[in-house]
Amino acid sequence: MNRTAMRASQKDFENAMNQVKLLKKDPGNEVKLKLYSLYKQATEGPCNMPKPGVFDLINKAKWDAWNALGSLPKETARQNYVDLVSSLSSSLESSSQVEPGTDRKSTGYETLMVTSEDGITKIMLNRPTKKNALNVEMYHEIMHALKAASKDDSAITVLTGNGDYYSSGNDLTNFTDIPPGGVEEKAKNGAILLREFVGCFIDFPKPLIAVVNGPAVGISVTLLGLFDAVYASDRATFHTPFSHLGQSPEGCSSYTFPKIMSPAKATEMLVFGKKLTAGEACAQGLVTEVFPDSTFQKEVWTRLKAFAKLPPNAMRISKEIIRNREKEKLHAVNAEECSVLQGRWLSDECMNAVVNFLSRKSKL
Ligand SMILES: CCCCCCCCCC/C=C/CC(=O)SCCNC(=O)CCNC(=O)[C@H](O)C(C)(C)COP(=O)(O)OP(=O)(O)OC[C@H]1O[C@@H](n2cnc3c(N)ncnc32)[C@H](O)[C@@H]1OP(=O)(O)O
Repeated sequence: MNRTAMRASQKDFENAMNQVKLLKKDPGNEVKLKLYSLYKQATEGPCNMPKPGVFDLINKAKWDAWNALGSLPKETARQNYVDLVSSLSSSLESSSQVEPGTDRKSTGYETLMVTSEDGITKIMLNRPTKKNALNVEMYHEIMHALKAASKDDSAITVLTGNGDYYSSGNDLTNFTDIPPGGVEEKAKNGAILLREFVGCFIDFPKPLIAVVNGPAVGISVTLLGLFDAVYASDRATFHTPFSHLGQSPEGCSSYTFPKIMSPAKATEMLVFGKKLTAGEACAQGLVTEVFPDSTFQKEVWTRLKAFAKLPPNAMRISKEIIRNREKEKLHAVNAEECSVLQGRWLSDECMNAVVNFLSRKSKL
């Protein structure tokens, strides 16, 4: 259908806005700026904001994009927005048709390396230059990889990191690109994403093992409470600087950590941000076993290959009986943590901490 000859109605416009939220793949900053500027032009007309300062990079880019639309009529902007979303949806749909459903191969991922051999599906976080920080795309890809692994013919699934870090946790630049609906909408969408993401770990049906190759921060630590075994290099450290970031615990850690390590030890980690060595984390029960870094990969993979030869159905059923009676509780905890965190993301404490990190004033 040639849409340029048509006029997009308010309903078309609202549908397009909803479609944008459902896009599975990040369309990239350039497209997002275009969407932002067309949205603003369609709803408010020509740019009416004072020009931001040169150091306010994100708002300056947004202002430039909106201002560049000059006196484009609101109706035309609305139509262009609808057309852009429609082209975006179909191009992203057709790319997912190339590698449909759960058959996605390792090469189909931008942020992961996924391989399956010797009865083991290995999901490797693959943003080593960013210390394997989890950006929005990586959250989606991990969910996709877990869903595929739950149905493939491997016996066990392993999560590990590429490079010197296991993961530095949530990518703090996730906070920077604000949608047309503002920070409230961003926080709401973040909470929906987080809930779905953690839910995939709660529901994962096969033995799930973490191979912690180096330091782990934030959500990459809290999730460990949902794994069936955690093997760590003696180079690894475990750190959840939530209070430093004005945030609160996630990954069901407000429930699993006090059970695993006692309420007081959980408080030291989750409230005071105490960093544990691998040995300490093992003594607290968060880590199953620690290996010298020099022999870590060899020893762990030898052990995992032996585990993967065990009868898969027996392992699945045994996991079920160990974990299932907690599942409902874990989903309720997850929902509550996400809702609390949604509020925290809007707090000055959180915003200031993120700005400090991004402007290179602090590391955690
Ligand atoms: C409302 C929005 C919601 C969005 C959706 C989110 C949904 C889920 C949220 C779940 C919440 C989880 C909470 C957490 O995970 S809290 C933990 C967050 N992580 C951190 O605070 C760590 C920050 N990073 C650091 O402190 C340091 O980088 C480091 C890990 C100690 C490593 O220091 P080092 O000196 O060795 O290395 P660099 O700092 O030079 O790092 C190399 C480059 O990598 C970038 N980097 C590293 N970690 C992150 C990160 N977490 N976020 C963004 N970027 C990161 C770093 O900036 C360097 O980049 P550069 O080379 O471009 O400068």
